Amino acid sequence: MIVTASELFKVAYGKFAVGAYNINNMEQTHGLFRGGIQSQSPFIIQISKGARKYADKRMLEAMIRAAETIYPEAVFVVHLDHGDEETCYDCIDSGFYSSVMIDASHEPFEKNVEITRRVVERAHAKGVSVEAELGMLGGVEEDVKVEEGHACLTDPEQAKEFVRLTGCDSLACAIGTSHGAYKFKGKQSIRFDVLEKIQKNLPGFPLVMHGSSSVPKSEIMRINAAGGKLDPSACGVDDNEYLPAAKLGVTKINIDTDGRLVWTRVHREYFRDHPEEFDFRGPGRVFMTEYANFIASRSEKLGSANTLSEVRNSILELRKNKAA
Ligand SMILES: O=C(CO)COP(=O)(O)O
Ligand SMILES: O=C[C@H](O)COP(=O)(O)O
Ligand SMILES: [Zn+2]
Ligand SMILES: [Zn+2]
Repeated sequence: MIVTASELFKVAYGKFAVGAYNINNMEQTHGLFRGGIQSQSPFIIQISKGARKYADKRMLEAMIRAAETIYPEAVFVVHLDHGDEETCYDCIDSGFYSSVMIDASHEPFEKNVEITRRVVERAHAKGVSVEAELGMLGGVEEDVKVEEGHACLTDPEQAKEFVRLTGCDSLACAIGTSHGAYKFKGKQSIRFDVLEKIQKNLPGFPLVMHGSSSVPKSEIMRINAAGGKLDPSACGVDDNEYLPAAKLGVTKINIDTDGRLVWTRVHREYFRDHPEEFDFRGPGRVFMTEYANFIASRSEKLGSANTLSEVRNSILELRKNKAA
């Protein structure tokens, strides 16, 4: 069942967060759906501009529609990750996406408001949810690289004003995390002090945390032991901080890098251990199982495990009340 982010966040708010995972191919799609069901958790499928180009947007849509019939129990959002205005309109008009992110956070405040406002109008006319962004994460994001020192945390006062002016449904905040495998130096972690202030200014309003991969040391070590050359200083978010963030209003937690690490580890180890092999279905099968297990482990950390029937029933109830 495809649901909007707003529907899902109404059920999740303050209790748990929902994992948002980027998909680019068939193996990730199977793994994600299996992991969601295995852990009895809803999930958010994220499609980036890069993924739409890599796989072709029509291939991604067909694959997800197929997965919907293969795994009828799944409850999920189809979401555009880091969209520009044009891509948002393409997704809204497709009738397939139930949520889009307009990321105009690299623009000055007024321009960000203006662009987001336009997207919200077009999206809401079609019942599509809108995530917007204020503040700038460090690291690489789509084709934009934010240099160290240029990242800026979300201003809690501006956040309130931004939501009021734009009418967006959720807000991606920069609270210390960054995209990719090299997030923190030393002991730094999520800026809970900033998050608390944002929640105080926007009580009940769904917040989104990008750059939330945990980058397990064990994955980095296994990849390197199997021929990889990842910087051993790679470091991510402490996954024990997901649930405390959820209690402070974070309803969506974006995880992409960790899935790439699972893929890389599985394939490197597989070909190291089976040097005679050239059938890609061997590692593909292992990856689907490992990715499903990984997703299930995230559901546990996010607090979304075993919420599936409650989420489905609550959303069906919401829809019934809305129609009445
Ligand atoms: O925020 C993300 C996608 O929008 C992904 O973040 P990671 O790089 O931490 O997985
Ligand atoms: O924030 C970016 C996501 O990790 C998606 O990455 P991508 O643009 O390489 O598909
Ligand atoms: Zn951004
Ligand atoms: Zn992101």
